[in-house]
Amino acid sequence: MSYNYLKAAKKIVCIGRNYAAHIKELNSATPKQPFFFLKPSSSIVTPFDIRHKESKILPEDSSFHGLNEDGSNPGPIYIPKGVLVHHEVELAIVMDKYVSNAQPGDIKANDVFNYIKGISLAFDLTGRNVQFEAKKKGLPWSIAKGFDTFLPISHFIPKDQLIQDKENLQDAFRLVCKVNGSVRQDGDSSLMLNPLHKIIQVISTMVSLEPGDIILTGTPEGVGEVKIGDVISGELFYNGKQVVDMKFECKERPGPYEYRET
Ligand SMILES: O=C([O-])CC(=O)C(=O)O
Ligand SMILES: [Mg+2]
Repeated sequence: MSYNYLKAAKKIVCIGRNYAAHIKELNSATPKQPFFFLKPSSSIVTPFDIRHKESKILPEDSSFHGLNEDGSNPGPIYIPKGVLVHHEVELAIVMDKYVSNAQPGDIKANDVFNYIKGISLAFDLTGRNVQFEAKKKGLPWSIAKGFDTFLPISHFIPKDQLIQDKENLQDAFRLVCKVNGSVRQDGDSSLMLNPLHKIIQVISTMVSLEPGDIILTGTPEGVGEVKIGDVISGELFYNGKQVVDMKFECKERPGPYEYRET
């Protein structure tokens, strides 16, 4: 189980509103063009895995102290005081190629395999009340999406493990999120409104993609709250076979922050 890939991510680009049923459940509008936002690499947290017991655990003050030498950053999810934290389980793709200004049609669906190093599973944790206020007032989403530990992410799955379906990666994945053992989200990557090849092409027309960059591809329906004391798990299936099963505990974020209206 390797987390080394996380050290190479110069940016983490997240697509919003990429599944119709999720757009509906939040009463959002379907974007006319794909839109995205960024998450800071300091929001990365990795599952606590006994195979990584040599690694340091996130310090109790919850600020980010950098990734371990092996790329991991095992620890709990920290819920900031007064923040309604929603889980959003998402397929993450990891870029292998530099891509800039790709034209529509330059990247075909069956090219995706050639553009990526591999994949992983992530949660795009969201302070929904913080985001709601930002949407209403036209403020950025950076805080809502970027608190420390708001990017729980799995080990890396290199693309040589995806060879069986390399012509059609789009339909090969199923994502599941459970909270305290109950299924909250269960969606197929085939339901994305903007498919993987279009996501790469469109982002590259505005922001150049570099090897190692991570793209989160949007969440299927079923988002909901995670609270202090909850255990959240994310599972990823490739052609029906489980390739990720990760768990995180939720704790209160220590420190002075408490959500207040801007
Ligand atoms: O916060 C949102 O609803 C937008 C988003 O990240 C997603 O659709 O995955
Ligand atoms: Mg999301």
